[in-house]
Amino acid sequence: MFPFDEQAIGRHQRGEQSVLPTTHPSEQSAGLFALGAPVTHWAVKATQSVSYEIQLCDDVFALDNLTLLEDVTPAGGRPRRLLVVDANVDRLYGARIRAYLEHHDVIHRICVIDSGETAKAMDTTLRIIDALDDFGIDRRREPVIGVGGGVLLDMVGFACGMYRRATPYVRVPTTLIGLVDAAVGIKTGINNNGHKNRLGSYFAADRTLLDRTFLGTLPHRHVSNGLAEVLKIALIKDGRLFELFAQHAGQFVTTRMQHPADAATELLERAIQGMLEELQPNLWEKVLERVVDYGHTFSPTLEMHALPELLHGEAVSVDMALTTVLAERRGLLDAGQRREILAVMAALRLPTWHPLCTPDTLGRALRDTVRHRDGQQRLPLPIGIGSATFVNDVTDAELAEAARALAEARFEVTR
Ligand SMILES: NC(=O)c1ccc[n+]([C@@H]2O[C@H](COP(=O)([O-])OP(=O)(O)OC[C@H]3O[C@@H](n4cnc5c(N)ncnc54)[C@H](O)[C@@H]3O)[C@@H](O)[C@H]2O)c1
Ligand SMILES: O=C(CO)[C@@H](O)[C@H](O)[C@H](O)[C@H](O)COP(=O)(O)O
Ligand SMILES: [Zn+2]
Repeated sequence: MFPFDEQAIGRHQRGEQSVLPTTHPSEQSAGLFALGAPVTHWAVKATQSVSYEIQLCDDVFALDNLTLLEDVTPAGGRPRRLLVVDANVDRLYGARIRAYLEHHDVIHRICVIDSGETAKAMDTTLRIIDALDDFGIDRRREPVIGVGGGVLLDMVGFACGMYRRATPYVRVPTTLIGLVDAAVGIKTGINNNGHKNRLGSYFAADRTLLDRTFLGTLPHRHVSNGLAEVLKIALIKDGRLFELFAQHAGQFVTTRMQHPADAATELLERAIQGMLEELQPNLWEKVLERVVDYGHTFSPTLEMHALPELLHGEAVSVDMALTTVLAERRGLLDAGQRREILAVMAALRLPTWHPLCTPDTLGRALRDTVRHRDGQQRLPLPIGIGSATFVNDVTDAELAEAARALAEARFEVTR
């Protein structure tokens, strides 16, 4: 006779998840077992919902801006917060951040970490975890606040996802890649053994506050770097976004997305909207045909092999230039469109070629990506400008031909 758990009945009656012995077939669902019958297996099925907010919030550390502290529970006494802040951001904004926290009487500690792709590793992540230990964070009511670019936010998310198996965190992205991509989804991660984002998790931040004022100090190269991820969205799903690039690419970079103001705002909103349209229905990447993988077939290997020379968005740009030529040679877009795309990349001061684009490296990159995509290439290619298809039959010879054609076109741009 199987032991009967009275508490389980109570939990079940209260609608809590539990696996119950059932006495009537109608109550039996997959995996539950009838009383008395021999038990050979259980199949547990539970769903977890994820919801998080992303909101524009300019000047987040202005003394009169309470958005960041909205999650403070008054009953909890003086709020406590651990902040993890990018070293360059701390140099530029640290005094302001500290003044804000002191003004609002927040007990706080600031863990300052170097970012940049070479710092995106387990040792830096473990430093964040040490800071969580030292601060003595409460498990649920003291969300960690990450302030930095995509590297920092990927590590903060990874650390918080591991700490006590899930410690809430809030993201304040300070780079363009952070604003339009890294702080929009739920992926976290670090590089490991020379592989890009090889260790990571799907762990949503509670909130993301998008403060465009941080772009005012972002080096132009990093503005271009972020615009590569926006160009990705334009090429695979948003022709209007591409029009904005065709009209204003150079100005977006030189003014750090300040001018033309309306076009810059439209671009940011369309980029985030486009990303979320793709991410929300497939947040855990159950389906591996992902148009937002565009530009990320060869770039992970290129980025890691060129480290630290190629920024993430720059490697994505080289990947998109190569696959644009590949698409043209397959008749998916015409020579005029290829010229337009590569001209926008040049106007954005993005590379469209790298010496690492050799048949050997590209072949190796593709094979690693095939493993990442569970055995198939699932390679997004643009159809014209603004939509995409997936292919699984790119050969090494075709790759070599496309790379040769791109190299000959001398689209390399010197910054
Ligand atoms: N999780 C995701 O879904 C996702 C999506 C896209 C990209 N990413 C990751 O994002 C990373 C790239 O992000 P990134 O380009 O922001 O890198 P980053 O975090 O290294 O920041 C770039 C540089 O800008 C500096 N910086 C940051 N904010 C600044 C500011 N306001 N003013 C002046 N300098 C500032 C940083 O110190 C750093 O030197 C890659 O590792 C990529 O894998 C993740
Ligand atoms: O770089 C990232 C995510 O890391 C995004 O810009 C990109 O659109 C996609 O998420 C790609 O799938 C690359 O993601 P990843 O699996 O390499 O982390
Ligand atoms: Zn990316």
